[in-house]
Amino acid sequence: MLQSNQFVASLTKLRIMKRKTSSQPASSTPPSSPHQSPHFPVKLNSIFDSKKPKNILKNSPAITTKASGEWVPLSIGKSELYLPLTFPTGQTFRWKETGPLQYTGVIGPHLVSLKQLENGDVGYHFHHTECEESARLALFDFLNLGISLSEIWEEFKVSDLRFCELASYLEGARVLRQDPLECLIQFLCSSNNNIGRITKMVNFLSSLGKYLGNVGGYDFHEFPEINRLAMVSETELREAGFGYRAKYIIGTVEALQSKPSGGLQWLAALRKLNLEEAVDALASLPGVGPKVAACIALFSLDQHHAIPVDTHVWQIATQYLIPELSGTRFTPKLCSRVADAFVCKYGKYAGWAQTLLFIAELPSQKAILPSRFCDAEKVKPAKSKERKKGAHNARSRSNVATARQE
Ligand SMILES: Nc1nc2[nH]c(O)nc2c(=O)[nH]1
Repeated sequence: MLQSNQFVASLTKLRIMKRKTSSQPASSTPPSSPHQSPHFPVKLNSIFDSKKPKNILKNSPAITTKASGEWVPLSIGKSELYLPLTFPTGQTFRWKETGPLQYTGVIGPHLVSLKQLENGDVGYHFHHTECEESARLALFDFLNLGISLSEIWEEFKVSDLRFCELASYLEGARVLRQDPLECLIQFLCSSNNNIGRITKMVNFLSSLGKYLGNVGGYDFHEFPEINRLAMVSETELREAGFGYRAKYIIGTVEALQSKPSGGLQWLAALRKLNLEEAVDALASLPGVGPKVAACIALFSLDQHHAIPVDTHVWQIATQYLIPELSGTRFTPKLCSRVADAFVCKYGKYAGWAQTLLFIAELPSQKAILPSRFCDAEKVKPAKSKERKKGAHNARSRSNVATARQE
């Protein structure tokens, strides 16, 4: 059994390891058929006194034990990780649903499937890796398993009755710890875009990386290195449907290449900064506005109180956190008001609370939640112009992944 201190030490080692290249691509091993997702969802400090949640792997008994089938259990349970609320809900666009309650994706050079097992636990299976031990550590790191979701949520539930009720329907909506480069490029694609197009763009860029294998009819690739991304022209990106985002990808890749320490190192160093510094650094990159920066900070830079704010999050905030601003038109300047309200209410892990509230607003979840949770879309605009905009936003919720203010 891997002890938590060994785990943390190994993770630290792993985080400073350079990306390795791996050899043979995988054939489509596990139990999966081509399976298109029925969910097509989607789409800012001083009050930090809450204690650090426990490492949920501490008592995990089965990390290195093979499951009876081909799934190795993580031994964490649905309340820590529920895959359909974590993977297809706007944090990453690189994972595919490759079977019932099964998602497949690439972490560094490792191709892995995850499956929600019948007992609620999550099992994993590596299709392609050169080193099972680094693959496992990379997986635990990616899943942010050093943080107990249920422990964080217990605190949220005490301070917020509505959160408490929602949590009972949406348990296991975990925040991932993605590779910063992958996260940056994905969220550049996501700005003012819909899921279908974001996924196509992300697939296009991913396909430039080393091929790792096919699972469930989907091809999987390592994410391309910065120098490979730099070989793509703006014209190629435009032809691939990137629109105006093409110049942002090109500009950002160039900016990363020009960093004296190298783009990857520069991005990795953002994990050591405070939130404001990290967001300011990200915002120096072409195409990165406040919402994109907050998404990258939350989903890849350990900035657990980063709050992505768009019109939808504005609606939630004005309804439940800052009712005194209800009916006010949302402007980017108000982002920090919203972020402060979230941090005030939920503390150090406010971004994890925002994630649950964001997911609860996705059409795929609204369809399942009791109707009393559908209130945030009832906009209370003062002027008729506002009203029209509110109606448009509610309609476009299924399409728009990130805010228009970017
Ligand atoms: N948890 C969140 N995920 C997101 N994805 C996306 O595009 N926006 C958001 C967000 O605000 N929160």
